[in-house]
Amino acid sequence: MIKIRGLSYLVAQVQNLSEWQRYAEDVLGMQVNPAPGGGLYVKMDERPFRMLIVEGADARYVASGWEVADEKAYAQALQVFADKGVAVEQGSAAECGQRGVQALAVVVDPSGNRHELSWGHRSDCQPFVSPQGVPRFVTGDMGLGHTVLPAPNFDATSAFARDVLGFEVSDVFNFRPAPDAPPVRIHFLHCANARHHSLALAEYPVPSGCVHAMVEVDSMTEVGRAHDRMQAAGVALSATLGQHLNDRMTSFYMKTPSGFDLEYGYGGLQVDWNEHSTFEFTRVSIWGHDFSVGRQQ
Ligand SMILES: Cc1ccc(O)c(O)c1CC[C@@H]1C(=O)CC[C@]2(C)C(=O)CC[C@@H]12
Ligand SMILES: [Fe+2]
Repeated sequence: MIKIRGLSYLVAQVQNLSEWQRYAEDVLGMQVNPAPGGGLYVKMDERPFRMLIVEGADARYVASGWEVADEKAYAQALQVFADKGVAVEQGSAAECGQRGVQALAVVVDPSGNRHELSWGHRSDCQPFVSPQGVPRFVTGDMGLGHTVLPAPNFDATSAFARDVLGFEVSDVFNFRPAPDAPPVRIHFLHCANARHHSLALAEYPVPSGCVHAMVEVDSMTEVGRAHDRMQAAGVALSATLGQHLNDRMTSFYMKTPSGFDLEYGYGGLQVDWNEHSTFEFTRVSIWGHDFSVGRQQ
């Protein structure tokens, strides 16, 4: 069984890197440095980067980077891929260097999402110093946050996430886009950490390759300050402030330069999985989170 420790990094693409530089520094309050081999490192904790932004022909999400504990866990993961007949592409030396990992295995799920499994992240443990005075993002053992990926081929993709990658279901939501429309499934999945979900799968296609990624700060004040910076920078709001029912996160959603959304939140549940029972929840949020503001644009 593969035991993923957390969402280590994400890779996104944009036509013009300066857009992401401005967005990361001015809106997210993160640090930006040149990445080895090209692109930008977006830094939000003591690691050199948690988002790798590369230049390319179109704006889109490229990959989710998952980490396992060590070389042994990595070898076990390769064995699982081999046993299950999953095609694996080994990351090149250049790719490993750019991501700062010892080894990289790339697999593609049945909905076409690219997952990069690695061990041994490289770090000089330079402290995070936010250009906007954000004291801290909640990362560490819980990874950078969560990512929600399109899964139009839902059953096969969910099976891949659980039976190959080793995720477990936290809870499930049957979303009704309209009162009389058929529900689409959104399943929330956790790995070997306390974050309520590191991955969610949504049963519909998304052109940018990602529904949203989420980062978490450690105070409500910082969510409000980020909301102010979003407005000042003219970044589009995708959903108003609200609090989710399942993980209790208070957050808002906005566009990124790569075409997917970013959820900026505070106060997500940390779960003891020995005490948890999977459930179906029936409302997106306890309060707020008007997603119609995003669809109007
Ligand atoms: C329902 C929910 C619980 C916890 C989360 O962290 C979270 O992001 C969500 C929302 C999931 C979902 C989305 O991201 C795309 C737009 C969706 C489909 C909606 O319009 C409502 C639910 C939203
Ligand atoms: Fe989310």
